[in-house]
Amino acid sequence: MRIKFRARLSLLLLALFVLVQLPTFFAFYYATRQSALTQAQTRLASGARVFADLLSTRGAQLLDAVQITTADFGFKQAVATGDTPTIHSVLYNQGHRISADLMVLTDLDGRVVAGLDAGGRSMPVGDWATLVAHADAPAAGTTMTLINGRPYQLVIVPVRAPTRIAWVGMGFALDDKLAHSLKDLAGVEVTFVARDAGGQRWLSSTLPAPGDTERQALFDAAAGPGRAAQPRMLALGGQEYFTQWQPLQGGDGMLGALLQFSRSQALATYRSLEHELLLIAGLSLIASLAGALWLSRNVTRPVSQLADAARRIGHGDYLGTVEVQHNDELGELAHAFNGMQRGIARREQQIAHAAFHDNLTALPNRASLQQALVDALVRAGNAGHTLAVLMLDVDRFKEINDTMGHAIGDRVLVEIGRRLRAGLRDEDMLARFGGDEFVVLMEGIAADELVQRAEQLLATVGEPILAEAMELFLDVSVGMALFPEHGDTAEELLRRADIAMYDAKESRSQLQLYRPGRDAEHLYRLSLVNDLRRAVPNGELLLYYQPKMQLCSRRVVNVEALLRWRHPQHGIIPPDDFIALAEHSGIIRTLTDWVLHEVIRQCAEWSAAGMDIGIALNLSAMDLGSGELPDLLARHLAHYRIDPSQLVLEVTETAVMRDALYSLEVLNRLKACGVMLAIDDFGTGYSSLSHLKRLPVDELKIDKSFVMGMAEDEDDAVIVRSTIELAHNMGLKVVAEGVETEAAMEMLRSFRCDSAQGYLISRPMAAADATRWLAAATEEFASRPATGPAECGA
Ligand SMILES: Nc1nc2c(ncn2[C@@H]2O[C@@H]3COP(=O)(O)O[C@H]4[C@@H](O)[C@H](n5cnc6c(=O)[nH]c(N)nc65)O[C@@H]4COP(=O)(O)O[C@H]3[C@H]2O)c(=O)[nH]1
Repeated sequence: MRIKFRARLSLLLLALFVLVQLPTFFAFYYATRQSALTQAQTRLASGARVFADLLSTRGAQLLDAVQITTADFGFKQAVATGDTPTIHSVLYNQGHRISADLMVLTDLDGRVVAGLDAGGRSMPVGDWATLVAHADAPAAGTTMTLINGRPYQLVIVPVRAPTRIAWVGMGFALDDKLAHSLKDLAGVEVTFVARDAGGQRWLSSTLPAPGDTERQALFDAAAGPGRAAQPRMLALGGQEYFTQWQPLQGGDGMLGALLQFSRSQALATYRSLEHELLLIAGLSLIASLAGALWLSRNVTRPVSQLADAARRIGHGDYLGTVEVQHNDELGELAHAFNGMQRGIARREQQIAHAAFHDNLTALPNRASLQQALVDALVRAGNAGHTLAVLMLDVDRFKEINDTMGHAIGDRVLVEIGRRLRAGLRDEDMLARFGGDEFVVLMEGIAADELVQRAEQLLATVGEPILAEAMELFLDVSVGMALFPEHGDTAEELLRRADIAMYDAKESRSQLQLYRPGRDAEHLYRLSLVNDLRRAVPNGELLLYYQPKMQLCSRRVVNVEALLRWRHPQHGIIPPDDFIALAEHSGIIRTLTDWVLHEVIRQCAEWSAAGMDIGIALNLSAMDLGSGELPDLLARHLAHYRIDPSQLVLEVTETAVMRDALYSLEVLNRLKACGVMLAIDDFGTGYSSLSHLKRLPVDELKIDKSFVMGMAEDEDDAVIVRSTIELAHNMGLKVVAEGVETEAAMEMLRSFRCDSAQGYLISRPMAAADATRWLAAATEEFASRPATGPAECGA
């Protein structure tokens, strides 16, 4: 491809050069040729003039000689007396003086008396009557005529004594000799051509011995059409001649001269010029070819270098540089190319680093770890040593993020990463797997040493972390899987370490080695998510109701609605097993809509049955992130026409804190519908009572973890008591959940808690059971001696 481009460029340059040079060359060539030919024609024309002058001179010579002869007294007497020897002598002497070829004496009627040739010998000259008659004409002078079929230039003058007694004529033959002398003077070929009245032809020429073909061509040229016109080209014996016809006589016969100038002779002077021109053109062509090659090489070499460099960069080699010594655009391009190469190398390094490292902690990331695990498995397989994968997840990290903000969350993650790294051996690998998950790879470690090291890591991370002047105590759950016992692929080991980590969280053991057979449980959870999507349309959800007792009056005027899922295969599933899944998969909004509608419908049903029962329902953090909930609530309330204050919406403090501002806005809009708001699971999150001051809540539910242990644990009792007091001070009602014993109930009463909820009063019941239970409880309450409003109001 590269060669092709260079060849194309060379050819193009060459073609351009030839295109420019060729017309110049041809114009010059044509002009010189034309000039040569014009010169040839000029020569021909001047030759014709010289030819005419020469004939005229010779005519004058003849006239002079004839006049001398006719004036000679002796001659006249000899003519008058018929003295033939004297006549012959005088004619010969005068003719010989001017080298005449013919001397003739005739009587007055043109009968020949004496006819001599150049040697003075008598010769037959035919009948001169016509010639003499013409000579008698007033303008008579030189005449051209054929005598015995041969052309002559003649002068005929009368002999007077004193009257005419005879005619004397002298002539020059138009022969080879004359032709050659004319050629010498005029510089053109001369051919005399003649044909008498009888059709006999004669030809005399300076051309080198013309053959029959050439002779015929010459006769044709003399006799052919347009012979008197401009010179024309005649091919003779492989040569070309400019040919011009010069007529010498009109009349019946034909006599004239063909004047010719050889074309090759005309061009001969230019031949060397032509050769020089061709030489120059040839040299220019070679020079331009060399120039084109040099130029195209000069242009394509840097381009080729750049193409090579591009290929090299394409293969990931960024080491070389493009060396183009040009101070022009190509040099600039090479410079830019080198810059681009450095930029690509730098960015590739950054991308490679970013692709395999976590931005926040700068630890290797998931991709990096997976690759390292694959490599480590090969090493472990070959060396026959063990390999441990530890999956670490920070417990309730989401709450830190939600309540304290992402900046603090990030700092906590960085600190955890730093501590973990510090607690590991150099050869161990630590990666951030995503979110609050970290993974550790340990090669060649025994199971007991592994546990010991994992516990050390837990202890390191468990040290308090200072954030915003608060000490955060973090727990980490660790799941561990070993090669080869728990798997021999990276994917399997990671999945099993993850399963173990979930088990650790659930069992709150913090540390858990993978237990064979746990995969099924994991898969079960995943399949639940799929099934959950169909739970609402399939009518698989139902609500259980758990009574809340007003402690002062011992009456049950409220229940809490608790969701249950009747799974077609697995039976009743408690909310703890699917609410988190619903939240993670985004199905929770559908569930909440269903619960809200069902609770309001149930409330309206009880109300219609004369049972004035308030119902509490649970909202998730994600519900507070939706601005549609207040509108939905308002629509249902309007539709079922229940008293909004009969409805209590329970939200956890963690849910409120996730996006405090937006949650507050949604809570205010919910509150504006007239419903009651309660904070659920109070005491388990990071917020404090002071945070609650800003919320439009009416009630606070103390988490059952404090209430259940209250009778035995002094600390829990203190927490419950102080929470109740502080909540009352803030004008909030307090509900304690998880009341399982009379002792607890008594304590709560003594703490002046407002309401209690727990198994002691009743377990959550299906709607029908709850209706019956509530009816019975109302009856029982009616039969008891009334407790005064003062007791409840105090
Ligand atoms: N050990 C013990 N437990 C008691 C006692 N009294 C009540 N409980 C249990 O404590 C939970 C109280 O509900 P929660 O704190 O709102 O905690 C609820 C609530 O956070 C969530 N949940 C239940 N229904 C819904 C719902 O419709 N929507 C949402 N978002 N969450 C729900 O599921 C959690 C668990 O609900 P449940 O399994 O029904 O468990 C209920 C109830 O059965 C007792 O004396 N001892």
